Amino acid sequence: MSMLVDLGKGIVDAFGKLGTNLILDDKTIDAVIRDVTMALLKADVNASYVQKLRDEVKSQLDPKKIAEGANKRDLVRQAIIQSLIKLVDPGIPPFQPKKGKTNVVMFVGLQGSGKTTTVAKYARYYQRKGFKPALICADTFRAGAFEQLQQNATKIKVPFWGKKDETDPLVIAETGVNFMKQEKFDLIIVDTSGRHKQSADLLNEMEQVANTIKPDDIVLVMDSSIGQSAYDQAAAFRSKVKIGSVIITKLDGHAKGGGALAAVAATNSPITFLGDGEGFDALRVFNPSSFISTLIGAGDINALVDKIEGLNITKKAPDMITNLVGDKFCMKDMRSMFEMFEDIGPVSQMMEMIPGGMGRMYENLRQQTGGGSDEDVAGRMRKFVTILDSMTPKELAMTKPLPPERYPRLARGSGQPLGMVEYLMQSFKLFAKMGQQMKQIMPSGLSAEEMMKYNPLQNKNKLDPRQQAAIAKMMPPGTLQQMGGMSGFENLMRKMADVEKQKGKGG
Ligand SMILES: Nc1nc2c(ncn2[C@@H]2O[C@H](COP(=O)(O)OP(=O)(O)OP(=O)(O)O)[C@@H](O)[C@H]2O)c(=O)[nH]1
Repeated sequence: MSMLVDLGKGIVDAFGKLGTNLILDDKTIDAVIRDVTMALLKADVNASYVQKLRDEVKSQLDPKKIAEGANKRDLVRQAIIQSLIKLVDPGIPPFQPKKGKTNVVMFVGLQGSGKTTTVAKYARYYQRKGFKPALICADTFRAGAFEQLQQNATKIKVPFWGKKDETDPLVIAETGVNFMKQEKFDLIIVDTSGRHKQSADLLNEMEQVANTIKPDDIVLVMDSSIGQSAYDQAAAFRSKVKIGSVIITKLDGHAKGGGALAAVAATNSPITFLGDGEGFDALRVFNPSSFISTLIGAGDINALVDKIEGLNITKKAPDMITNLVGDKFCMKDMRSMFEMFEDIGPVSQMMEMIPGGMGRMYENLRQQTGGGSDEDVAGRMRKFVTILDSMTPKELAMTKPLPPERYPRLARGSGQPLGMVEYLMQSFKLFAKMGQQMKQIMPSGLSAEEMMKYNPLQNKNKLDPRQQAAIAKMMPPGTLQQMGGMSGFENLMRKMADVEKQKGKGG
């Protein structure tokens, strides 16, 4: 879903504006809604639709409706996410072919939308589910359409009907459907002509075919790259026949894609599948809420990768990472680490960027180092830095916690309670331990720069057992389980690797 990454990122950036202040004022909320709106418009989502979304979010955030003490920040996020889901979900259950019954499904769409390819994908999908599909080529307009469908049908081993010399699509559709019914095929799929533009001819022909074969479902196939005009095109099809489902194709391309999503609004029919490749298996079941969460998740990962790159850690603290992994982590490195945390920004914002279980891992880490609100965590880090600043150069170079007899002096020198000094030493041990586990995950001999960029799943698909063991040790108890086990963790790493690869390509 490469093309929608920008949209996801735009939304995540907008969420970032929600900030962490205790008070969330209307001006901030307006700015966030405006940014989400801009991101949608940039992705070619129809303007009237964006306006609707905006009104809806605002009405959900009506102060009269908000319970006292509710977390407004969460409410804003939730309201926006719910409205995005609504954008792609008309709330109508899609047609599902039923086994043991004859199901006739007619495919319509513009020429080049990917209709013929999608017909084959669809047949294969249901063939795998135990249906007996058959294909009918009622496209009498495009030269070569017959051969193309025939080739596809042969490849996926699905019976095929068509007549090369017959010019009347009504005749083909009718005889074809009747023949396949007699032969007891339970999923009869009819491919109809696509035309260059929305022509009255095409639409009339389509209407006649539909009236003749009376399909159980009419599927509109739309190319994701058609942008703003998607809405009008879908509406034109809808004005002639009852579109029951929409399939959006070529989501693997570089188009903005948001326009095609608005087809839902124009036809008031659910999107059932997404096509994301030329192969016959490149068809994915569409689910509105998981689509939106993936969209935002992809944006999150992108933002996270950006953020880490922007930190410039290897320039600011060239030895910190190499020392951490190389048994040489010292007090001074710990100070650099706190500075890095400060650059990263509030803990909760960082957590929101890390999808799913990874956010929980960060939360656990926060609990381990004392927990509390963003302000608590930031305040504690500032105190740690004050203590570190009262150390002598010799102490700063130490790679072990300082001996307890020095604690009172550090407490006095920094104006912090003794407990805080003890706490700092505990945290130091935790960091040093983490470094040892990181060492198990990475190959040896990497430069700091390479370590920062290192993703164990950049060039392979699975972690090796040693890496798995190290990650299991590094995670607080229970966390890995929450992330969906090792495979959940691998999944996240793979997504990050994808984002990095794409960035490498410059797009
Ligand atoms: N990358 C990518 N290409 C696709 C996808 N779906 C279809 N295509 C390609 O798009 C091109 C056009 O697809 P067709 O299936 O021939 O288009 P059509 O809409 O049936 O065209 P007509 O029969 O003229 O109406 C072909 O090269 C397909 O391989 C997809 O999801 N991703």
